[in-house]
Amino acid sequence: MTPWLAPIVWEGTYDLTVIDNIYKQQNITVAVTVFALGKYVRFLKDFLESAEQHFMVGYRVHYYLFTDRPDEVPTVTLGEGRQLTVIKTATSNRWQEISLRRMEMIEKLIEKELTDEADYIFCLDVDSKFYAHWGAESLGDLVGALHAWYFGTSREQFTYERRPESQAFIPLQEGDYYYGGAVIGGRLEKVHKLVKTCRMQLDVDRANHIEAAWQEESHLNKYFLYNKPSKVLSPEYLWDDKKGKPSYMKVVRSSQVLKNNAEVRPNP
Ligand SMILES: CC(=O)N[C@H]1[C@@H](OP(=O)(O)OP(=O)(O)OC[C@H]2O[C@@H](n3ccc(=O)[nH]c3=O)[C@H](O)[C@@H]2O)O[C@H](CO)[C@H](O)[C@@H]1O
Ligand SMILES: [Mn+2]
Repeated sequence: MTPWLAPIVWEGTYDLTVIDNIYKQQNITVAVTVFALGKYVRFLKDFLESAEQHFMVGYRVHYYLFTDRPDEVPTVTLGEGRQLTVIKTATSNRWQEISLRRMEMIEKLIEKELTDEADYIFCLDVDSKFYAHWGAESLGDLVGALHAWYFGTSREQFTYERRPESQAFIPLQEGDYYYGGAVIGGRLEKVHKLVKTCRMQLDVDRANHIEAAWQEESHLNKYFLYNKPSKVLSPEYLWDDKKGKPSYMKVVRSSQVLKNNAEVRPNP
């Protein structure tokens, strides 16, 4: 549990049969946003194939894939009740810009297309792969995931934005956890409020010619400080293979794939 009594989801802390009984009755649809701009299209095949094996299996899932290279989207056979919509999107010559622009794109997608289409949404990084069950135990009103690298480190070490000039500023003595930007989830309206707020804060920073240390991830951490997630996913959901496998990790559900940043990103 967090100090505000939100569950932290680890293997062994939940009964999947009970949880599935709750959500199956509600006949829910889960939207997934994933961005593959420029060379990041190469991550799509593994992302989609592994998601089909492990992510929300047995539920209706609708992937919304933003890309500037629709011709390079691999054909992946989707399970029953699962579909994929490709949204052609302009790219940018800065990876930081690509990453942070996701907030406004998700904001617009929710407003324009999702209102009557989905109940829950997960916004995920494409350079990740699923290795084990990720199911309805991850659902909640507002869901964040603990970043593999900052799990268990002290708050002063968190890479929050530390300049007061930025809207993402968090002082040294504040902060609960360091959340990863690669996993944002929850009920549609809660995530809409999150992405809209972060987008507005990003706009203010832009007008002030300041970019937070970790772009939208910094703004996400600021948002979660004042709008606590109702459920927190353990690093099982946001692992990094570079970290090996410590004993507290009984299962790796999703992990960041190794990538050569210099080779895949449009800029250093
Ligand atoms: C594990 C984790 O929490 N990762 C976060 C971290 O670095 P990462 O190193 O994970 O960032 P990244 O390079 O994966 O970029 C984030 C995402 O933007 C998309 N993309 C990026 C570049 C590009 O050329 N094409 C493209 O499609 C793609 O969906 C990618 O997954 O910090 C970023 C912001 O600085 C984001 O918050 C990431 O979610
Ligand atoms: Mn990533």
